[in-house]
Amino acid sequence: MPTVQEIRQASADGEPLTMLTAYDAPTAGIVDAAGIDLILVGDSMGNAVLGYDSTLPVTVEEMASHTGAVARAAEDALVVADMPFMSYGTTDGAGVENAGRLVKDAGANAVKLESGPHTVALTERLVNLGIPVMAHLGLTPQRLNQVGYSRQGTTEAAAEEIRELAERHEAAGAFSLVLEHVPGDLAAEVTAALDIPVIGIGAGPETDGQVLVLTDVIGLSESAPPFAAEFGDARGEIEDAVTAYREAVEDGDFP
Ligand SMILES: Nc1nc(=O)c2c([nH]1)NC[C@@H]1CN(c3ccc(C(=O)N[C@@H](CCC(=O)O)C(=O)O)cc3)CN21
Ligand SMILES: CC(C)C(=O)C(=O)O
Ligand SMILES: [Mg+2]
Repeated sequence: MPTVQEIRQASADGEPLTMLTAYDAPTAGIVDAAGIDLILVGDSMGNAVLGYDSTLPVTVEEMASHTGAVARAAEDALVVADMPFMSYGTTDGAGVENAGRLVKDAGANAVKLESGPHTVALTERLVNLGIPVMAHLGLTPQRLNQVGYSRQGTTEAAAEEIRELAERHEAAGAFSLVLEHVPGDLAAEVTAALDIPVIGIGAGPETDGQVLVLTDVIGLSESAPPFAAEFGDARGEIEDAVTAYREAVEDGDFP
């Protein structure tokens, strides 16, 4: 398992960082063995595998359960767990306690918070306690009811707010920053301005790394964002296997 310092060093050496989500042991094992640098137990689990409409209903208990499965399967990748909606930012005590559950009980190596002015102090507090923090700016899907899933940072004022919050979270000790669904030129500017690695999703090619949701990448998601890409057809593979099984049983060919 690399430390966050080793992740920072790999990025400083010019290696593009790769991050994918995983939510269970078998897929985490595949992602880990394939050489992905960081595994994110994303709260996208809510819509990607738990059948919710959004990430908002996901609980700390659900995150801890699935983070445990991923952490038990990952040997080489750094495991980052998303803090779910309303598990931080309410009071610093709640944020610290819930981050502690994901690291101490579930085995995550780091946590990710959807960042804002309210997470600067919490980021510093967690880092001081020994919990590495990944910041997340641009589209922050836990603010669905305020901004939908639209591209962020498209006005100069909004871009400036993202630049400033990125700097403040780096200063607070975040080891990395996810920048989601923002214009590529803004992502390039933020990447150039920060020392910590910036990992983009729907943020163009000029960040230090890329992240996507696993079910989007393998072709299993029922719907995916416009910036996602399919590198396989898992849905088709599963349909073929399940249909072949059903036919084999019905036809008397299996067992
Ligand atoms: N499977 C999956 N992949 C993801 O990348 C992902 C999740 N789930 N769940 C959490 C968030 C939600 N994400 C999304 C979801 C939809 C759009 C999207 O369709 N955007 C359109 C419409 C914007 C609007 O609602 O106005 C766009 O054109 O930007 C973007 C990001 C990214 N994250
Ligand atoms: C899309 C990534 C960055 C995320 O936060 C998630 O999967 O929950
Ligand atoms: Mg998330």
